[in-house]
Amino acid sequence: MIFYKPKKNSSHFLSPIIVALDYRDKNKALAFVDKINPQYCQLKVGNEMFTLYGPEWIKELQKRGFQVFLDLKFHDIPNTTARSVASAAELGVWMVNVHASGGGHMMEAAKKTLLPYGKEAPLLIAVTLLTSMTTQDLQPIGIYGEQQEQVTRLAKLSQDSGMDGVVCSAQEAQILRQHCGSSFQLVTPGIRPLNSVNFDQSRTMDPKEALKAGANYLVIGRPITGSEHPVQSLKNLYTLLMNS
Ligand SMILES: O=c1ccn([C@@H]2O[C@H](COP(=O)(O)O)[C@@H](O)[C@H]2O)c(=O)[nH]1
Repeated sequence: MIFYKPKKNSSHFLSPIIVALDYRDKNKALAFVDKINPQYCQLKVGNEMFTLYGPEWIKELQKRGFQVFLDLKFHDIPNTTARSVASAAELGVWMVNVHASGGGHMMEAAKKTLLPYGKEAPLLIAVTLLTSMTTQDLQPIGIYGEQQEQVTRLAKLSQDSGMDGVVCSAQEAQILRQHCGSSFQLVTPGIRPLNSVNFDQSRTMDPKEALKAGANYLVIGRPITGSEHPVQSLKNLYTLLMNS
């Protein structure tokens, strides 16, 4: 299996797995985190846990040696977004994101605010089209065209605006590799191993197929955290990917 090499903080190998830590109960999250090793995955903190537990939660995970993806999907005027991204950088997170639909000026401002952090800056990633959405969801929000066109358009805008990569579905990884090259980071939620439930995800892909298609990182939540044996599910997935 060819892994697209992580771009930043990558003097050592990083697992391609990012576990979405979407727990309401911090102790339940810790019960999982304390049984795994940063070798297996990075951890993603989203709106739910950050709203409940704030920056202290990030520190608790970092203290345990994990790289943290702060998935707050900033989407605001350029000044506010830039200041939010700088606040994320102050937390020492590994990856942070904004919505590409906030536009070029917003993304450029976010990029600029990270310049003083140099090599310590988090990877700055833009969300193209949420993996829960399909072409049918686009027309009601005034976008006429196919999902893949929209994702490609926003990915190119993100790259031109200085983003390190995008959040997209693994279904778009192959086409984005053609448009954006090999060093652009593709972070792909909607990962569904065989026989797992889609829940609210629409644009899904199997983990091995996702890496083959060109994804750098596989974001996976409920198929691991909601499984009967989350730690074993993570280890099985890691082993599967490493031995492919
Ligand atoms: O387009 C997007 C952007 C972010 N997400 C987040 O990824 C995880 C996926 O969790 P699953 O349980 O594996 O569905 C979740 O935290 C989302 O907020 C996404 O799914 N799609």
